[in-house]
Formats: sequence, structure tokens, C-alpha cells
Amino acid sequence: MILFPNAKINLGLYITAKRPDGYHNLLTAFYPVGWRDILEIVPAKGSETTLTVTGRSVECAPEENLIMRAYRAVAERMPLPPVDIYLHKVIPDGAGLGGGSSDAAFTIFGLNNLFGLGMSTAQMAGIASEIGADCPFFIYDRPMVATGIGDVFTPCEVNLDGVPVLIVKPKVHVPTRDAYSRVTPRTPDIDLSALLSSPVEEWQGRLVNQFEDSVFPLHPEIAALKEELLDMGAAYASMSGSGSSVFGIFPGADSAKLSLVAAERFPELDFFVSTNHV
Ligand SMILES: C[C@@](CO)(OP(=O)(O)O)[C@H](O)COP(=O)(O)OP(=O)(O)OC[C@H]1O[C@@H](n2ccc(N)nc2=O)[C@H](O)[C@@H]1O
Ligand SMILES: Nc1ncnc2c1ncn2[C@@H]1O[C@H](COP(=O)(O)OP(=O)(O)O)[C@@H](O)[C@H]1O
Repeated sequence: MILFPNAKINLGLYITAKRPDGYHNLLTAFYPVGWRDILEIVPAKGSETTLTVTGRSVECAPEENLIMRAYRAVAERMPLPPVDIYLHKVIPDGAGLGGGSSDAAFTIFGLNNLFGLGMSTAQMAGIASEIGADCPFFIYDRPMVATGIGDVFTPCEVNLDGVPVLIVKPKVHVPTRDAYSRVTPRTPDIDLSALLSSPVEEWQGRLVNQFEDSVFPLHPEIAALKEELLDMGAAYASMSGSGSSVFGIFPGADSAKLSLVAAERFPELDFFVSTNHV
């Protein structure tokens, strides 16, 4: 079975409270984009489950890879044969794009289909929530307003079909835990679903990622990249999640031309132009 785990961006992100367990409640919209890894799951040749990673290197031991954690979380609950898993890593990590969480969620989904495990979407999301706060979203993988720790969902309408979104990853890596430790929670006076259903030209200045307040002073190159996307004509630009990726939304632009412009402007950076949500 071959799967193509996709990345996400956050459209607005507000950290509303610190919880007694150390996690934070937030308000955000998750928006799936077409930057994808390649994941193959096949019945094992031997008696053990294996993971082989190619492409971009993932900075953790194979058994700590979120894919293996997802396999073990399913195997704890039901009989599961060993599998050989092949990951070709494309999505940058430490990027606020949820690439590792997506791999884990697609592993749960893939095992469910490959072996006819009969898990419901809600059961799969429940297992995903043990892997990471971002992980359950990828089981649903459609535009969602999220609250709680990012695990309580309401579908939302975002009118970006066919609109190019340019995502650029600066070289800096922002650890999620550090980013959360620097924010001061506050409750925003905003109706996020209503704002997202308004034209994208009305978002800048009204739709905010609160992580920018603490991440930009530490990493001015991320702030500069956001400004550059606005200079290039983005109707809206923001950092995604806890960074370090920045994205710009370009209504009316030609995606192929935008890719060429990005390749000229950011010759040393990873970037991707996504035109449709998944
Ligand atoms: C910030 C967000 C926004 O979508 O995304 P990324 O920037 O990572 O993509 C997410 O909340 C990241 O979710 P995820 O990356 O799955 O976080 P986890 O692995 O569960 O947690 C990593 C650490 O972040 C902090 N954390 C995470 C989620 C949350 N709601 N509150 C927190 O305080 C905790 O300190 C935790 O130890
Ligand atoms: N399959 C995976 N892909 C990417 N990162 C992974 C994976 N498994 C574990 N990790 C670890 O998770 C961290 C980043 O996860 P990721 O979800 O890509 O973060 P972010 O959304 O913050 O960019 C990295 O430190 C990496 O070592």
C-alpha cells in the first residue's frame, strides 16, 4: 500500500490558555496542503517490523520515528502482523508543517485499510492523539477549526481552491516546545470561521499567528521572509504553526510562474507551491 502523507499550514493561531498538564489550549484553522512524503507499508518479509527512511534525513532513532510509535499504538490494541515500512521524506521538519504527525496518522489509516482492522475515523483519531497534538487532524485531513490542544474539530469553509499558496522553509529550526514556552496566552476577540469565509484579501492584520510575537524577535530572518512574500504580492502571509515555515497566498497568480519566481528569490531554501487543498 502506498500513501502520500501531506503537510498542513495554520491559518491563524491563538494560544488561549496554559493547562495544568503543561500543554496549551489553542484556536487555529488547520489547512491541508499538497507538500507530501511517500509512505509504503507492506507485510514484512521477516518476523520484525522495520522502517527504512530515504530522502531528507529525520533526526531521530528509527524506533522513535512517529511512524513506529503509530505502529506500536495500533499493535497494543489489536493483533497486527509485522510490516516493512518505507518512508521517502520530502516535507521539512521543525517547520510547523506537521510532517511527522502526518506520517503517523497515515500509518494508522494505512494499517487499518491493509489489514481490514475495522477502526472508525474517531477510533483512529483517538490513537493519533497519543502520538502528538497535531496528529488527529491528519486523520480527517480537511480544513478544520481546532480548539482544545488542537484535537477538537469543527469543519470550516475556506475559499482557496485553485489559489496558489507558496510555502518557504528558512534554514532555522524552531522546536515546538520552546515556542510554546515563550508565549503569553490570551483569548482573542475573533470569530475564526467567519473571518476565514471572508475574501483572503481581508485577512492581513486581522488573522494572526501569535507565535510570531515570540519567534520573530529571536529569528528576524523568518520575519524578513514574511515581508518578502508580502512584497512579492501575497494577499496574506504568515508563519505556520510554531515555525519556521512561512507561507504566502497569491490569488490570481499562475502557480508555475510563482514557482519560477520562488526558485530565483530563494535559491537556497526549500519551497513548495500548493494549489489545492487535499
Ligand atoms: C504548534 C502546532 C500548531 O499546529 O504545530 P507545529 O508548529 O508543531 O507544526 C501544534 O500545536 C504542535 O503540535 P505537535 O507538534 O503535535 O505537538 P506535540 O508533539 O504533541 O508536543 C510538543 C510540545 O509542544 C507543547 N505543546 C504542544 C501542543 C499544545 N497544544 N500545547 C503545548 O504546549 C508541549 O510542550 C509539548 O511537549
Ligand atoms: N516521520 C517523521 N517525520 C519527521 N519528523 C519526525 C518523524 N518522526 C519523528 N520525527 C521527529 O519529529 C520532529 C518534527 O516533527 P514535525 O511533525 O515534522 O514537526 P513540525 O510540525 O514542528 O515541523 C523532528 O524533531 C523529528 O526528529
